[in-house]
Amino acid sequence: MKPQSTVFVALDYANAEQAWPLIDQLDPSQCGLKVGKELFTSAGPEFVRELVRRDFKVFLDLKFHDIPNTVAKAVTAAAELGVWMVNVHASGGRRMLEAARAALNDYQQPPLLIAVTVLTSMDASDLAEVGIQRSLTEHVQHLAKLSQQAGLDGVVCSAQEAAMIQDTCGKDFVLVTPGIRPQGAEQGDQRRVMTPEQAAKQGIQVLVIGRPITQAEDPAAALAAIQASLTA
Ligand SMILES: O=c1ccn([C@@H]2O[C@H](COP(=O)(O)O)[C@@H](O)[C@H]2O)c(=O)[nH]1
Repeated sequence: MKPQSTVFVALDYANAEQAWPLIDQLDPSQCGLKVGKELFTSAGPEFVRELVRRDFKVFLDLKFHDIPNTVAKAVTAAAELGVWMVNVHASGGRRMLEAARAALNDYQQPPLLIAVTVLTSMDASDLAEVGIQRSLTEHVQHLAKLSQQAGLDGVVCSAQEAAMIQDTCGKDFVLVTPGIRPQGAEQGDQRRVMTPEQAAKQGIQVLVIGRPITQAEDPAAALAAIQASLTA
């Protein structure tokens, strides 16, 4: 049985040469690929185009956060690359979110437009330190609602907040959850984590998993084991 959740492998490698050996072992019908700031800065748009040419669903995780005009132009550039999903920071505000949405209006098949709520590396004390007074859960909920009102397709959040956002925004609102850690895996800098099995049971559409796969001795086998655990 194919799980409802799709695993996106976070290709957090220093350069394309380091990323290809894993990519060459992956089947685009079984997983997506996430290209973030490190690899995009090093390998550039041509690397992303090549992944798209190879039929991978690509999540361009550049988390745009800037003035509305600049973000609108950046998501347009992402759409031109043919990526499946692109993201912005919800804390850029309503006008920025609406500008990003409007920029994709003319595309027949626009990428999914997703907003980051609160980074999964942050906990309540981190949020308080940057001056947010409400609780972390309330802040995630507030930013998810704002993103939905602005017409976005979904949000990045922790799997710990999935049920709350599904109640608030409905089950069609796409949830993208990093901070996924198989039982016993190192948490690293992540603070709000959940296992892949628990996350998949909640009907989360996209599970983003990086180091538990990319730093495994056999990354393709680590991915296969995670995939198998989702249908078990
Ligand atoms: O809130 C967020 C938003 C994005 N990320 C990204 O996801 C991966 C997670 O990698 P792991 O190695 O599995 O921790 C990484 O590329 C982050 O930039 C996130 O973790 N949290």
